[in-house]
Amino acid sequence: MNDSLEPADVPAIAVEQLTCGYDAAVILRDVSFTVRRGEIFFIIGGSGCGKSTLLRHMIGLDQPMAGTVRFFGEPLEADPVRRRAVLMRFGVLFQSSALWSSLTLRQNVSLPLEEYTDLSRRDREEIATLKLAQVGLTGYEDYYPAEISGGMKKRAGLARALALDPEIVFFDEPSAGLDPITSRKLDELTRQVCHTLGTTAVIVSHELASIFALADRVIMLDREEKGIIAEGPPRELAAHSRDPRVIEFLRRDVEVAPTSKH
Ligand SMILES: Nc1ncnc2c1ncn2[C@@H]1O[C@H](COP(=O)(O)OP(=O)(O)OP(=O)(O)O)[C@@H](O)[C@H]1O
Repeated sequence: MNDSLEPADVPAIAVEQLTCGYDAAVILRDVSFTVRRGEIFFIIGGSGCGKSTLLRHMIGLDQPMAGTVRFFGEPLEADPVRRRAVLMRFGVLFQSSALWSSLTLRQNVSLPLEEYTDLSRRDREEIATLKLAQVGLTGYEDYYPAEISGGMKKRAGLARALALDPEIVFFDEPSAGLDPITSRKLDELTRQVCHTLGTTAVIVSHELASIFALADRVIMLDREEKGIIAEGPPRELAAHSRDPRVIEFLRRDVEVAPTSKH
């Protein structure tokens, strides 16, 4: 209802002085950053630095110890009706794809439509079929997750994340468990879908190939620092950062050519 009133420069996501963790253990302290509309934004960093923790707090699965997460200017912890309206604007793809094994792909993709819309069953199934086509799974609508490959499961998970035409999609380690070729295909599909639909994407990953292929900008987290140690386009960081932790991470096993070399 308010969509048309949102100024274009309100970021898709604003994380403001977020402190989060588990019980008394602080994992991230006083973290702030914004994600612009339409960008592909990566949260990167070594194992255990808090990438998944940050993602879980961003999507409201866990409550922060302090700070606020805003979507299009609207804080997530608003009243239930407003919260639902905000949640409808994003889709999530978890590491495991989280498909229901007892449901066909079409039924899996229909689920968010059943939960969040009043569409008839026929319309839901039609949309699900379209979403599956968008990720190259035409012909597999009536298959069960156990009958398809890991890469296809990820694509089905992507179709489900896109079911409600979300403005933001969140991915937690999308290429986990995939071979490099399948992983590259998933990257290409993600980029194509996000750019075509103008979707903002927030992706947790430590896969260098995906980071360099997809990310407009990244934030890099550090376990000891309990926060962000670098922010920017990954090639720029790889080429110009003076922080040994950033250099070590981003130049791990690839030679990164600077984007502009004279
Ligand atoms: N549910 C939990 N309860 C307590 N501690 C947790 C929980 N989940 C994660 N942690 C701790 O929080 C820290 C950050 O974990 P997190 O999974 O967010 O890191 P990550 O950067 O996503 O790591 P990885 O790349 O290995 O998946 C770790 O020390 C982890 O042990």
